[in-house]
Amino acid sequence: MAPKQLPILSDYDISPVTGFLPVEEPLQILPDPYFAPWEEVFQQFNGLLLASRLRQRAQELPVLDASRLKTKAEQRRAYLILCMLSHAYVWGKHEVAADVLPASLSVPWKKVADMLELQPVLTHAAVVLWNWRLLYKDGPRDLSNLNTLATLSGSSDESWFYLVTTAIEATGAPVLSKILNAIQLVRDEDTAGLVQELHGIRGIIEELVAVLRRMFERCDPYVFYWKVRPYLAGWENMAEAGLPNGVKYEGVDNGEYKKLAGGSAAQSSLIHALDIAFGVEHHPTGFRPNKTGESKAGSGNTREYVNGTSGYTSAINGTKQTTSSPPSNFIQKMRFYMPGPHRNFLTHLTEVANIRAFVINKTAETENGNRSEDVKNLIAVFDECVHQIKVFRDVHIQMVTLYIVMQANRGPSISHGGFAHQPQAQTPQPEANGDSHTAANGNGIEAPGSSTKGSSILYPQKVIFGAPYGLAKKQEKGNNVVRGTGGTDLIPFLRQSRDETNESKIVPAPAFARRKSSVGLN
Ligand code: HEM
Repeated sequence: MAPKQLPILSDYDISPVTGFLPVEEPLQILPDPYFAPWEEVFQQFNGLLLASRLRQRAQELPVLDASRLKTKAEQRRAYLILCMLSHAYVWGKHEVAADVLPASLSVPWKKVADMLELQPVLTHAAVVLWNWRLLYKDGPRDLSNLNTLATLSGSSDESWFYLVTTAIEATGAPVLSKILNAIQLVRDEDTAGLVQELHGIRGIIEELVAVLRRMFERCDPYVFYWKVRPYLAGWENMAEAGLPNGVKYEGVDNGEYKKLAGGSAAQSSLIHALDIAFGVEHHPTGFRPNKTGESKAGSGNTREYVNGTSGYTSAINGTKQTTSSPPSNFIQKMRFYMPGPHRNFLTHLTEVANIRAFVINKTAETENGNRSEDVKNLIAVFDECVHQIKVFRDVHIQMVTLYIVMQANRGPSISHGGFAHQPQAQTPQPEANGDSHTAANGNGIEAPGSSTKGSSILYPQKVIFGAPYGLAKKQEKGNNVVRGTGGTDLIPFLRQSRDETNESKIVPAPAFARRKSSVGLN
């Protein structure tokens, strides 16, 4: 049977030059005057939010018909506006979280999200892919020439946070064609050509790491944690922040409550594409393929667990559990929050990815000492590519430690941290959630203003919740659970993701890792 055709980037709304970013700059205003009411509120929504007047103003908006948005560019602009207005509406400024979104926001938001095959919640696509402009039209798409269209906090730190990520998308764009070339070279059995292509890919991933490190330059961790991140939150697992049922979208799906995760660069299709290309597999936190079920060299992407009925073990709450099938993983779940065409591209890429399997086969064939220089070079450069993805994740863990964990431990410099406490009557119980895991090192993260370990460190509004002015909600004694988005335990989740990357090397020798790694974590 002929192998499946390789994906054509343009079929999936992807450019060989700009990658997942649109080729044209995102619109700065909707051209149809019909949408002027949205643009007017959007123009001053930071001020309205600060004055606690955004909710009233949003309720007064007419319910506009999103089907009048003609082009993709218009739909993306509308989606950005509605994401920002809706998240500002729900989380408020020193206001109790609102669990009902008025029809003026919810109806068009759902409609435009459907048009883009996205969810009606703030996503990486909204704030990173479609939220930038060039300072000089003929200049590069890098940090010397980018600005944002909007921020939730009105701060330059938030702009920088988005722009570093936009610049990563731009820097990584050429890698997509190179991955497809590499897959074709495998099909052609052209080892020397593949080695060359992989060298190019390695160089691009190194550049991604360099851009990622620039986050520290102009995004202040305090501002990020206390002023920006709370607004990026969605309404899944948000009981402790006052949204036990999620958010009710008035006039949508019979007004049912929806629980949706918030924005995260874990929704970046670029990083998913790299994982797929190099056969990096992720498992739910605490779940690892067990020894007897070690991967077989199949496609290099779909590992089989030979011990089918007892293939996965986990250590949830310290108790070993065995399941027969891989439970869904947070990273995989994030595809639900990508634009449809990008998500479909990743599915297609998974079906054709063959690089890792090829390298594994070449390694096995030449195990008896007859390894050619080409094969030696192939193994080395493949592992260098994977190593750079691992270094990316090392730096990212460092970043999360500074921007989230350390800020949560220090607490806000004003006791309420910008959040109102929920009225006692609304006090919900933490959601029973099979996803929550015990912190691997046993260290619950100290909640700000509290002597009680265990509150969520991801979203300050959860930490502040339930007690007036800075006293964190008490948790059960001895409960060391630290939950993040999707119920995952933050640092163990990220470390596992990094370790799974390292394990995808053909020769995951620690000596190699130590020699190459430039960040000393763990
Ligand atoms: C201040 C900077 C950043 C912080 C505080 C941060 C925080 C986080 C957090 C808390 C998670 C866990 C999942 C979630 O709750 O969303 C996560 C996951 C992730 N983030 Fe970031 N992030 C930052 C910057 C970036 C950037 C610039 C990228 C580049 C694309 C990125 C890519 C990812 C990816 C791919 C994941 C999924 C986990 C993995 O693949 O290892 N992050 N990030």
